[in-house]
Amino acid sequence: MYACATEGPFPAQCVAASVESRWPWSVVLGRVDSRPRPQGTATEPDERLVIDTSDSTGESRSPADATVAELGEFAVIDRAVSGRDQPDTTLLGPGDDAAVVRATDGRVVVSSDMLVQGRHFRLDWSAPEQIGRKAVAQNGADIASMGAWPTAFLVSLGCPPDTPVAVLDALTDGIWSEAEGLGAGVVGGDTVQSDQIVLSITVLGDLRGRDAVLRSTAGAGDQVAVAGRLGWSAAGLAVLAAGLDGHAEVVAAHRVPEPPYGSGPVAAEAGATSMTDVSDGLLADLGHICAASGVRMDLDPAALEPDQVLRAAADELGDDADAWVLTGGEDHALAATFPPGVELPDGWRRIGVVLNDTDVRGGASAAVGAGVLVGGRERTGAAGWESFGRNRSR
Ligand SMILES: Nc1ncnc2c1ncn2[C@@H]1O[C@H](COP(=O)(O)OP(=O)(O)OP(=O)(O)O)[C@@H](O)[C@H]1O
Ligand SMILES: Cc1ncc(C[n+]2csc(CCOP(=O)(O)O)c2C)c(N)n1
Ligand SMILES: [Mg+2]
Repeated sequence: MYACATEGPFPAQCVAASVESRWPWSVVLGRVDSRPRPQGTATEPDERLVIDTSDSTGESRSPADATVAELGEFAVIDRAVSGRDQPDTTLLGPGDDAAVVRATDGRVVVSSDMLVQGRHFRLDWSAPEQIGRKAVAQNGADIASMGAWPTAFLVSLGCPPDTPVAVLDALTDGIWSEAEGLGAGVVGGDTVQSDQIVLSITVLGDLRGRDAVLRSTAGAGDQVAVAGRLGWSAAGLAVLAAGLDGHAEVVAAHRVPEPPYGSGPVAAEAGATSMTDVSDGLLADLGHICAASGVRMDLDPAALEPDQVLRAAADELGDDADAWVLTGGEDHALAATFPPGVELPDGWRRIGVVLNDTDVRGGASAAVGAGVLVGGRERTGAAGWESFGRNRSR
């Protein structure tokens, strides 16, 4: 299905063979009618969309072989939303000016995160389907880290006009399949032209009657624990950046993180006192908890030993597996604090303790990662990823 072009904006595995060449044929949009359907649940692909994709020889081509500009905004949107299932919480899905989503407990958890081509993904490193999954996963992890379940996603997409429709189809498939795996709907979004692919996702979540678990409520003496993988995404990124073959597990982890979504609500139920997801790096993200809660933590190096998979990649690259565990972002593991003496729920492992300090200076002005000690010591160097480069580790 995918051809390996080496140049142009859609290289390698991302370009459908049929869109590799220029267009010898014309795509003529006949009648495009994307009126909203009375709906909320499944819709069928729009049969009213008539596309004449025959070339001069009369040979017929699929719309998937066109570019976004050739198909047009509304046909592109129609391809992204038609024929998809919605969960019961979606009362009105895509098609109107806004969606309507059921919020049973009277509150909605809401968050958003974006992926920018070149900055967060490369089309020669990840297939569009993987990028779609990753965008949904990182948003779903933010909801899990509040102790909630994702219910609905809104997908705002910017892309260049020459983006192959096949790329958007695959991106859409990734988005919908990750959302579906969470029992959540894709209920709307926006599609605009931009110089590169930008994917901004907003997620809604349901606390199911529980209080949200905040960053600001860790207490002295609490246990520090994590659920999920640490350092795998950073290792995968390093493997891709070095152009190394092999190490498929970490490369896969970089392309599509697997946040332990269910561990968020489970932690909330077990009485977690604070929680966050690890997007920028363990030290950086625990540092946000320290700053918000006005506490310091001490992590146990023995509990943060890189596993064999990381060691193998680090050995071959001459890289630092400890740094991947401590400062590597994008695994979207969950990190939380639990009261002393509470038995950690399944999936959680203890990695340290909140110190019994008093008078700890926190707040937004604290340096990233400040307050997080490893083996009793402040670690030097970057604590994780920062969007505008300060303290950036890679
Ligand atoms: N431009 C903005 N306007 C309003 N609030 C913002 C803006 N950017 C970020 N925030 C808010 O600031 C807080 C921290 O944002 P940040 O993006 O660091 O967290 P995150 O999404 O959990 O991490 P990451 O983006 O690394 O996954 C969040 O509450 C977020 O909603
Ligand atoms: C091509 C490419 N280069 C570098 C990275 C690494 N990276 C980008 S953003 C981020 C953390 C979260 O950032 P944000 O706060 O912007 O969400 C990390 C670790 C990548 N994924 N792809
Ligand atoms: Mg964010």
